[in-house]
Amino acid sequence: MCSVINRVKPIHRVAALSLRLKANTEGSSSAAAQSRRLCPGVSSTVEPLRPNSRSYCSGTAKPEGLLFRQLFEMESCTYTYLLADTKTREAVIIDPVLETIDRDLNLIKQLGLDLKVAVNTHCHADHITSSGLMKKRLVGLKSAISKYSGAAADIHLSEGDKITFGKHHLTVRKTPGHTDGCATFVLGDQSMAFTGDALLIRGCGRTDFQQGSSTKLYQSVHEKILSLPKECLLYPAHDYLGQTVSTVGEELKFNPRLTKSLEEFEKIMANLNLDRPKKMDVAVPANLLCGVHGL
Ligand SMILES: N[C@@H](CCC(=O)N[C@@H](CSS)C(=O)NCC(=O)O)C(=O)O
Ligand SMILES: [Fe+2]
Repeated sequence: MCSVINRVKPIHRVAALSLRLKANTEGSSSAAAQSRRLCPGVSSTVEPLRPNSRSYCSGTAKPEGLLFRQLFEMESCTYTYLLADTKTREAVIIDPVLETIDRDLNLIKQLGLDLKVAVNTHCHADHITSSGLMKKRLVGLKSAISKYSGAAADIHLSEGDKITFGKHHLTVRKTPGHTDGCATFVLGDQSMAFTGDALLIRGCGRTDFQQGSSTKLYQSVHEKILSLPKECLLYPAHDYLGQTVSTVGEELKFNPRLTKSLEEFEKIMANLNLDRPKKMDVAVPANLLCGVHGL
């Protein structure tokens, strides 16, 4: 978990990451196992990966007056993010998961936060959002999702919309490609971005269902995410290897998919051969209804 450092300039965590990758390969006997772990971006035939370690982001800075928590749901390897204004206590939650609703609501209560918006980066295929149920349990809470997602919510977001909490805000950037309704949320000072499944650490979201398009994804990621300042911290919706945060600079150098040409990227994406998410048939219809029948 990130410690409180009231500085705006983020510190790169390349050194910590390379140490973690080294540690991950130790004790792994086969070359295949090593390459699986070192090259998540091009993994395709891999068994579901469970993190056997977590990287640690205590060196990451954040704007003054911002409370930030990165929370993890182990079954779907989903990150939920809680952001709040330390003074007004107004808060936003990004991609909350049904299974961890009690943990999240308990934390919100313990921290004395006033949760205003539960926002999803897209209509998830692998887990059910808790945003609909959260609304039933927190009076006044609003749900939000991109207007291109086709999903029900109180607020349908468009390019450039701002989600405000106290003195902070997140700006909405459309990043279609994994799904048509994918959005990335960029903190006002561009020091952090929440990329959903558009950009994963050293990878990206798959493009083989839910209106997926590798051509669109390549364009979205380059134009809307990798064009942010190099030190901008990137927080994805999932990680299957225990990685917690990246930066634009790191992904521009090391992303094994998105550093390629568009043609090569399209080929990689067409050949991932990933299994369908196990919960997809339940999760998509539920998420189209904000996770519950009726808001
Ligand atoms: N095994 C998991 C699903 C894993 C998966 O498909 N992840 C998605 C993001 S959730 S829609 C993805 O885009 N992965 C890209 C990749 O390269 O892994 C399950 O059964 O739920
Ligand atoms: Fe997804």
